[in-house]
Amino acid sequence: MTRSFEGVVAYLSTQGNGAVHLPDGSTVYCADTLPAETVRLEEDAAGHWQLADILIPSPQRVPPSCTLFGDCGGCSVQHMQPEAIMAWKVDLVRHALAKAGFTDIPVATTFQVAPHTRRRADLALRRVADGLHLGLHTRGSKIVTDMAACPVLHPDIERVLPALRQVAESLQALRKEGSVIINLLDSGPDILLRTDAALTTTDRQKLARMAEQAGIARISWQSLKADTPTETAVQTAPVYQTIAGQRITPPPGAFLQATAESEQAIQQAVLDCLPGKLSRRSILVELFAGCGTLSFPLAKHCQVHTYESSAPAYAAMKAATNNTRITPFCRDLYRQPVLAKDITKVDIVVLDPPHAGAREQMDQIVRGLPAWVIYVSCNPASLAKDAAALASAGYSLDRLHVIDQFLWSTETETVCAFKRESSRRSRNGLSRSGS
Ligand SMILES: C[S@@+](CC[C@H](N)C(=O)[O-])C[C@H]1O[C@@H](n2cnc3c(N)ncnc32)[C@H](O)[C@@H]1O
Repeated sequence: MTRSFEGVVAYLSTQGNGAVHLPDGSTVYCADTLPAETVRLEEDAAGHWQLADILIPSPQRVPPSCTLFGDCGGCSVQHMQPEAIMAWKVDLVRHALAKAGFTDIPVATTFQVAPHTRRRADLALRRVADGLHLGLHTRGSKIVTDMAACPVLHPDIERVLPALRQVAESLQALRKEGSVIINLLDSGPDILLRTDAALTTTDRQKLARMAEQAGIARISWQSLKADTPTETAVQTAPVYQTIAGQRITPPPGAFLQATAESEQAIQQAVLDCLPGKLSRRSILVELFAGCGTLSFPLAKHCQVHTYESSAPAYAAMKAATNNTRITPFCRDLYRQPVLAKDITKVDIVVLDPPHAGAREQMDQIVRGLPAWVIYVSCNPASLAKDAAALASAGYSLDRLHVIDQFLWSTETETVCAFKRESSRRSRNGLSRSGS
């Protein structure tokens, strides 16, 4: 006979799954449930407990906006009210910071993006028996969930999908699989196509026709094999993006913050974290700078020395730094972190590392002891580790902003200002005005 168990969801895990404690002390994590819901679990033939029914739903439960919710791996919490999602993400950040040793921190601001605003889509392409699948991977699987529409994506990206699907299906370069990044820039959608075989002349002609008809300024191509250069397959018009008044040409597939609105919220949060009394000659070191999303706004307040490992991103920023106070460097900070002896010379370090965090660089930061460390994080788990190093070095947490820029996902963006008052005095005596 099948065993069943009725219980209450205790909390939502970092992966967005509801935790149900069993009488034997073990915990079952159930997707698509919410805290405080009463659920019924059943044990399957393999002895695994599965969600069978939601007996008492949470008042925070809402109907998902997308028919693919549950299959598509892009969204985890579309069944939860947006306000509740924001509160959950703030809790995840607080929990991560508490693990690092920082407690009772008020949140200065929160920001949550709206549906239909995502301006960067990274989609998989897979040939299947009856055609082509274009979309995100199915939850917990390598299968691609085919999608024609997505309530997360900006309509200008959605509009490109039918033409993209049609042309991708006909490409000889797409034998079995590929991927496509669509970046919505000020100049319109910018496409980077990756395939498992090289483009033929006919493929290039088809892409050129599509670019012309769909009003796409540039389509670039790259082999799916790791570390191969990108090539321009077709360019019909200039490609550009404006950051704090500077026009840059991002490289194909460039990193972009998820939406224009969240980019602005992150920029504002970083500026809010700056101490007062900055002079235009003050030097700030910015690590993991990308194409300059933070560098150009920061350079309105002080001199900025930027470090970034991607040569194309570095080149895109460098080409736009005339008449700014930015000095860019191209450097792999995991292999060659900026050393403590150089960090000692500046008062402020801003860093925005990838998902894995910045362990090698943190070792140097906590030896260089700048007065301020402004940390932009997309992953509370790596933030917890890097912030623990700052706590051990005597930093306090001065400011915290939480940004939910990946709607309905488990991702959370955080901007934190850490400050250290003792041992090394700030040469400029920098403090936040009023603090
Ligand atoms: C989260 S993005 C932030 C970019 C930029 N701050 C922005 O807002 O657009 C992280 C950046 O770190 C860069 N990066 C990744 N690994 C790196 C490394 N080992 N050394 C230096 N930069 C790296 C990536 O190329 C990317 O531009």
